[in-house]
Amino acid sequence: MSNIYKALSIAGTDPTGGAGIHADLKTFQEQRVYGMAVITSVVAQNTLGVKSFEEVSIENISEQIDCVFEGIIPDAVKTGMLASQSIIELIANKLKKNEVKLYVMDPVMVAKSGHHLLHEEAISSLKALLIPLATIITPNIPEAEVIIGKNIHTINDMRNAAKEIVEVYGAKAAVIKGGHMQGEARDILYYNGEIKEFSSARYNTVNTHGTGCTFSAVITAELAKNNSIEDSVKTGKEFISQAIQKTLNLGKGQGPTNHFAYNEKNKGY
Ligand SMILES: Nc1ncnc2c1ncn2[C@@H]1O[C@H](COP(=O)(O)OP(=O)(O)O)[C@@H](O)[C@H]1O
Ligand SMILES: Cc1ncc(COP(=O)(O)O)c(N)n1
Repeated sequence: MSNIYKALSIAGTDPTGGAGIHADLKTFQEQRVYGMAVITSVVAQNTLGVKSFEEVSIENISEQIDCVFEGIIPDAVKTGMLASQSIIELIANKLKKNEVKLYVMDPVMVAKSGHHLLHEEAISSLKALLIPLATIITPNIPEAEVIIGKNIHTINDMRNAAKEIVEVYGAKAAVIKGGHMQGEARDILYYNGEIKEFSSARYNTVNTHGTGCTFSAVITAELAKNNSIEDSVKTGKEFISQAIQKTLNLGKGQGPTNHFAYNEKNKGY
C-alpha cells in the first residue's frame, strides 16, 4: 500500500451529511487521505436550515485534540465552525503546541440559510489568533468583508481583500471564494506576492449546501499529500465545480453537493 497521508478536521456537525465534519470526512476519503475529526459543536440542521446547536465543552474538545495528536499525527489540519471565542483560543494554543505546519482555515461565520455559527464577539480572536497561523484561509465574500471591514463588490475588490488578508492579517495565503458574486464562479488566490484566479461556469442550482466546507477539505487533503498551495486550490476548484454541477438533488431545500462526482469523472468510479 502506498504512503498513507492523514488530515484532521476540527468543526461542527451536519446530521444530513452536506456540510461540516461530515462533508470534510467524505472529501478526505474521496481524495484518498485518512480522515480524522474533532467536533466543536453539535448542530441540528438539514437542507432547510439550522434549527439549533450545542457547543462541546472546552475540556472535551481539548481531550479530543490530545487523543488525535497522541496517536496519529495529521499531515494537515483544517478548521471550520468554531462557534466561540474560548474554542478559538483553545484551537490556537493546540495548533501552536503541536507545531502544526499545514493549517487550512475556513472562517465559517454564517450558514447559507442565514443562521450564525460563530458568536459575534469571537471575530476579533479569530482574526488575531488564528489567521496568523493559517497556511491558507478560505473566506467567502461576506466573511472576507467582515475580516477586512470593507465591502467587496468587484473582482478587483476580491484581489485587494486576498492581498490584505495576507499582508496585514498574516495568513501565508488567502483564497477568496466567488460563490456569492454574479456571473462566472471566480476564486482569487493571493500567495507569494502573486494573484492567481480559478474560474468555472456558475451552475444554476440551489444545491450548494456545504460548498465552502468541501472546497477547503480538498485543499487540506491535497496539502497533506505534499502538493503546493496553488495545485491544492486548483484541485479544490475542480472538485467543487463537479460536485455542484452533477447535483444529487437531495432534500427539500438547499441540498448537499455531490462528493462522488470528481472521482467519477477523473477515475471512472
Ligand atoms: N452556483 C455555483 N456554480 C459554480 N461554482 C460555485 C457556485 N456557488 C459556489 N461555487 C464555488 O464553490 C466554492 C465555494 O464558494 P462559496 O459558495 O462562496 O463558499 P461558502 O460555502 O463558504 O459560502 C467556490 O469555489 C465557488 O466559486
Ligand atoms: C457545521 C457546519 N459548518 C459549516 C456550515 C456552512 O455551510 P453552508 O454555508 O453551506 O451552510 C454549516 N452549515 N454547518
